[in-house]
Parts: sequence; structure tokens; C-alpha cells
Amino acid sequence: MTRIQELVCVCRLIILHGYKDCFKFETNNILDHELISVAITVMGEIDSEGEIEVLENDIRTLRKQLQEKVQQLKALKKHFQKNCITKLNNDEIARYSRQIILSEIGVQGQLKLKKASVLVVGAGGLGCPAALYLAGAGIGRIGVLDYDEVELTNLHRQLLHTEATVGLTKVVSVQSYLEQLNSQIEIETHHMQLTSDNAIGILEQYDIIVDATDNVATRYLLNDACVMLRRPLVSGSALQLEGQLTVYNYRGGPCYRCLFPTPPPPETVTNCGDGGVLGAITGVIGALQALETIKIILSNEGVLSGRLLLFDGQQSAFRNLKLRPKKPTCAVCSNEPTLTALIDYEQFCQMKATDKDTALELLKPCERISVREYHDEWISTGRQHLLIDVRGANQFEMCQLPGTSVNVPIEDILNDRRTGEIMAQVEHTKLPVYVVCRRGNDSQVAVQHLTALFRQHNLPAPRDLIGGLHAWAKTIDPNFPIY
Ligand SMILES: Nc1ncnc2c1ncn2[C@@H]1O[C@H](COP(=O)(O)OP(=O)(O)OP(=O)(O)O)[C@@H](O)[C@H]1O
Ligand SMILES: [Zn+2]
Repeated sequence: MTRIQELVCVCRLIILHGYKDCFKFETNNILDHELISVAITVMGEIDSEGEIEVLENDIRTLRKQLQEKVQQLKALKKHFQKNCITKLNNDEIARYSRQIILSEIGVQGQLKLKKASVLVVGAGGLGCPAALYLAGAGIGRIGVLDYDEVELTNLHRQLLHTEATVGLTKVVSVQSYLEQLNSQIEIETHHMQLTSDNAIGILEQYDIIVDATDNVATRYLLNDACVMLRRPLVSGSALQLEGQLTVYNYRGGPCYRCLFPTPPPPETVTNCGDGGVLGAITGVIGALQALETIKIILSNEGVLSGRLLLFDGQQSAFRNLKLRPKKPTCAVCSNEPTLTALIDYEQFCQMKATDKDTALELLKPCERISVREYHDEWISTGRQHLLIDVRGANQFEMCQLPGTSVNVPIEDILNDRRTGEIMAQVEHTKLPVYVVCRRGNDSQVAVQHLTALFRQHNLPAPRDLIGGLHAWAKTIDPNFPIY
């Protein structure tokens, strides 16, 4: 019998007869003390492994039970919030006292806020201040929806995100801030892109929707879904030093489609990344979105429906424009709508429903050059050419491609303010022309415009740098600043 066989035999004996009884078999001369002690150690390890497995199973079961309880609690809270709220607790009385004493609110108004649910779509420049004031005011359930993660470029205006939350999802960043601000309310997160497939299912869980997004496709999507679900839509926008605000689909007022039946051409749309925005402007508009939402919940007078509020931050001036009334032939909100289900909004608008990687394709491949090709053929060889950077002067000052480039902002090209100067230079030097911008969209628009002019003078067409400075930073120079 080998030593291993002996060991197995002892283990069996320990299992069958127990440790003490093993010694009875010692007379058989099969066993010795050393063997027994090894067997006991092995058995001990087997025992510990068994214990670990049992504990792991216990923990799995407990976790499952905990999850079930959390779900039960959530459902119960929702039910309670909707149906059983009849008074405020002491903490709530103290917390909201400064607004409860307003004649427009009172205890009944505060209870209405507590029973209400609001979905803030977009946790950026507008969504942050809107969600902040809604949470502060005691809206019982706030949903925050955003697909994005926090970036450094967000922090100057998206005031619920911090250096510590850069890289986290925006919804988690907002949730953790708001939960610290007000533990009496419920914050729900939806980390996803709002699309035609998920919009109805999510929006129907809330009473009022706040549009704090930044793109046309999502605006149409939110509008149509809100009309179909009969939800008011508190819509805001902010760019550079200006902001706008209105409430759609509220008590017979117009919807977004009534006013804008067709989307604008993609090349006319500017976002904060290209046009810039001051944080305080988004702060003003986001705070006003919270105000309109609160007025709707309270059924107060003066809701901004059928009117558009324009804010000029440069002049510190507010203007109120009367909007056209609801359109009797509106495709979605009229009595006989032609649009009764959500559509493909990216296709409808010819624009992405995100402002990330929105890449226009206005030019033929032969009118474009990759950054790699441009680098290898023109920059590293030092060959003479003319590079026109069509970004604004401030952006040009922030960073430039190596070599000499001339800065002619896109507006100056499209308005032919400086095209004469470019033409003269090219006619004189006969240099090939390349055009660059931040992400490769404006440069295409500029190339389209310049090509027509160049043709008239029999000059070779200019070419666009595909993907602009972003592509350069990604492919050629990782140390090039991205903004
Ligand atoms: N369809 C959508 N689904 C989910 N979130 C969306 C959708 N469209 C836009 N958003 C979100 O709306 C927010 C708009 O805010 P804002 O424009 O201030 O932020 P940003 O896109 O991070 O800014 P920047 O343009 O400077 O990069 C963004 O966080 C964006 O992710
Ligand atoms: Zn309409």
C-alpha cells in the first residue's frame, strides 16, 4: 500500500469512526501517528473549505434577500408618496419653512411638491442647477437621465459635478450630491441615452419632464413623447451669453413641433463645445426651469406656456416673446395627429442625438485628407502649404497645429469678409490649401464655400483635415490639448 493510499484510508476512517477510534486500527500496523496527524490536517482543511462554501452561500442568499427588501421598500415608498402623504414631518417643516411661509406655497403646496415626480433629462449645464433647486424645494421623486460621464470641461458650469467625480457617470455624480443635500427625497438614476425605444417607458414614470439636453434630435423625441403621454415639458437652452426658456404642451399651449415643424439644417446648429457658454448663463436658465416646474406642480399662475423667455446675459436683459398658439395641423399634438408613435429622430433631424462625435459628411473623400497623411506629407517634410484654421480667435489662441497657420474664423469665410485676402494669397503663392477646425465639421463647411470661389479662379480646391484637432490629438500628438 502506498503512502497516499494509506492517507486516503485514514481519512476514510476518521470520517467513518472519528479521530479517537482510528487508534483502534493502529494494531493493523497500517497506520502510524505521523500519518494520522497528516490526515487530521487534511481533514481540517477540507472542513474549512466546506465552511467557506457554506458562508459564501449564506452571503449570496442574504444579498438576494436584501435586494428584494430594497425593491419592496422602494415600491412601498412610491405608493406611500403618491397616496398617503397627508402631513409633513418635523424635519420637513424646518427644512422647507422659508418657502412654506410663502402665500403661493403653504403646507398644502409643500405636500404637492412632496407627492410630485420630475424627470430631468440631461445632467449638464442646465440639468445640474434645475435638479439642485428641485431637490432643495423637496420634490418627492427626482429622476436624472444622462448617458455621459463627467469631464474636466464640464466643471465650470455643471455645478453638481466636482473634481472628485470626473470620470464617474453624471447621473451618479448628481445623485451623490443631491442625496447629501436632501435625504428626505428619492433620487432615481437612468444611466442611458434616451431613445425612441426607451423614452415612453421612462417618461411615463414621472409627472413633469425637464429638457436639459443639448441637441435637436432629443428635443423632438422629448416633445413627441411628452405629447403622447400628456406630460408638460419644461424646455431650456443656453449658449454663449444667451439663454431661452419655455414650457411646451401645457394646458392647451403649443408643443415644440407646433413652432418648429421641421428641424434646422445640421450645419446651422452650434453646441456649447463649439460656440462656448458661460456657466452663470446655464445657471440662470436651469434655475428658471426648476421654477417653472414648481409652478406647474403647484398649479400656480404665470407658467411660461405660449411664451418664450429670452435672456441676454451681456445686457442683463430678459424679454418675453408671445409664441404662436398651438397649430391646428401639428403632426403630433393636433386633434388628428399624423404622428402617433415615436420615430427615428436622428434620421428626421439628420443629426445625432448626442453631441459626441457628431461627424458631418459634407465632402467627397477626395476633398479631404486624414491627419496622418497631412502630418506625414506636409508637417514632417516641411513642404510649403497654407493651413487655414477656421476656429474663433480665442480658440486659435488656446492651441494651434505645428507650422504656420492663418486664422480666418468660419463666419468670416461664409460672409466673404476675408475670402478675397485668401484668394489673393493663393493666386500669388500657388500653395495648396488645407482647412482645419476643432472636430472637422466647420472645416468642411468652409471647404465647400471656398471650393466654389477657387473654381471661379481656376485654383485647385482646398481640402479639409478629417476630424480636426481632436483627430490630431488622438492620432498624432497625445499631448495636444483637447477641449
Ligand atoms: N438623448 C440623450 N440621452 C441622454 N442624455 C442626453 C441626451 N442628449 C443629451 N444628453 C445629455 O444632456 C447633457 C447636456 O448638457 P451640456 O450640453 O451642458 O453637457 P455636455 O454635453 O457635457 O457639454 P459639452 O458640449 O461642453 O461637452 C449632457 O450631459 C448630455 O450627455
Ligand atoms: Zn404641436
